[in-house]
Amino acid sequence: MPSMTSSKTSDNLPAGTLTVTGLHPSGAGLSTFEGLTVLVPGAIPGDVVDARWTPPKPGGRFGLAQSFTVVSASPDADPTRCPLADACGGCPAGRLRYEAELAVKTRLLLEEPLRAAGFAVPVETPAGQPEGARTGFRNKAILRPVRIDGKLRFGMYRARSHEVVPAEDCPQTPAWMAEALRRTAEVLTEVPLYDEKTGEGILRAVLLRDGAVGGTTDEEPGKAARTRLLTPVLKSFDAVDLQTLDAMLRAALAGRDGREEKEDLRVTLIWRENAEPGNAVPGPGRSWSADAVDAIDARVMDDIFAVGPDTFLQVNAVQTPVLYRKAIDALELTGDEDLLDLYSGVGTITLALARRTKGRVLGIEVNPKSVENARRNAARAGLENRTRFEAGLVEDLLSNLLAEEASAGFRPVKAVIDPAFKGIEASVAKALGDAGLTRLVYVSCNPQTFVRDAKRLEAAGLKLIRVEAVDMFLGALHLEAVGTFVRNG
Ligand SMILES: C[S@@+](CC[C@H](N)C(=O)[O-])C[C@H]1O[C@@H](n2cnc3c(N)ncnc32)[C@H](O)[C@@H]1O
Repeated sequence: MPSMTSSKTSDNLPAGTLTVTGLHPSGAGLSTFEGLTVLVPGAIPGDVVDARWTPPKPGGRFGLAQSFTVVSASPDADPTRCPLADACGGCPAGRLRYEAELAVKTRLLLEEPLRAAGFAVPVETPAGQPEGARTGFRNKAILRPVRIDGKLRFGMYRARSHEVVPAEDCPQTPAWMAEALRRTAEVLTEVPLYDEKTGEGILRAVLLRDGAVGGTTDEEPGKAARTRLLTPVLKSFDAVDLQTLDAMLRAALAGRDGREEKEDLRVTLIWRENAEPGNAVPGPGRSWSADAVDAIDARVMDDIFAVGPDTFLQVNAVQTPVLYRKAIDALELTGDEDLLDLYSGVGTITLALARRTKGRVLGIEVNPKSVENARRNAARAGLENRTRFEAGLVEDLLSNLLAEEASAGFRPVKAVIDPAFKGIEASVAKALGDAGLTRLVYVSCNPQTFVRDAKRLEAAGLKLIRVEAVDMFLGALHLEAVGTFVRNG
């Protein structure tokens, strides 16, 4: 249904009734008004809204709704999904029924870009995260401080803004995180909040991790497993009495700070100093922990991984094994191949592969701390003799390492690659084509770079035969793709 009415508002902005028919990759609802595409952030397909919008900027294509009221809500809306959905910008698709969200994401993020690039591979709508496991599944949360009525709270950015809206009770994170944030707010209440614009202030963010979501970690005899991490990020350690704050926060997290009996949340505290501009969390800088720990334990499938505030780890603990199993199944292992795991992080996929082959697995990862942890993890799993982890850029190391390892009899025939958002360099696609692989599985978090890289891999002799999707980010316009490539001919 097209637009129905047209007028100008008192602020002279065009206004009218819009029917939202799709989603833009930014997460905004898409509608058309007299031939003009108008983005309506916060609206979902099927909504009919009264909106006022700013016209396209010179050279731009889209009008942008500045405000809207819902005339009739989408039949695909699920108002029960998240109590924070209207305010918090974390989940632009979080107002949709989950099944509708999956269908929209599959079409928008994978089917259409692949078809537009000339790939004829079918993409199935993923089964999605099982009902009953759609809350408390995220193992990581990053929240920013905000003062509301004089009280310190923690939250997320409102959609398309840097205004922080309280979100301690995000349904996607485990309940202890909300309680830990409340106790942290009480202890840090006097610490001045950092202002991104001026660079003034001290408290920048809090990062939380839970290595036990989706599984349990073994406890070493006589020593409780550390699975919960809280990292307050400060602009400067010297601007506060860090030892005193640390002692107070530990006591609060352990439930030992008042007359009232409280649960011991068993949280490991690692502080981070980050004086850089920008809003990266935890961002660069030194860490400090009173008992000199730098990581917690996280279980992923059969192994335990040391992860710190900076280490990459898939955040959806329920879907990560689903994703990894799809990638492993797509390799069609015979059980004795040498393998590559590129962009290997702390070695989660590497160790899963090493458990399924008698051959050796080579992992390459740029973050030296992750590589150090990967080696630690392999040793803990007894797999250090069949894995090798090298720190550096894949584009710098791959060809030389393959040549070096070939002289030691290492002949990888299959590879998993799981690059970051920016995908792989053209030189890596070429090197993979030249490496004599029979099969390559590309795990991608960014459909745009996946499509670009798929073309490069095809030019290098590896043909895309299948794309599967796994939903790792409920409510977000994001799908993880698992692409299988085989040697042409
Ligand atoms: C999406 S993560 C995947 C990590 C791991 N496979 C997992 O599932 O946890 C991508 C990883 O690639 C690393 N990385 C990014 N660019 C890289 C590059 N050019 N060379 C090597 N590693 C890189 C990042 O540090 C990150 O650990």
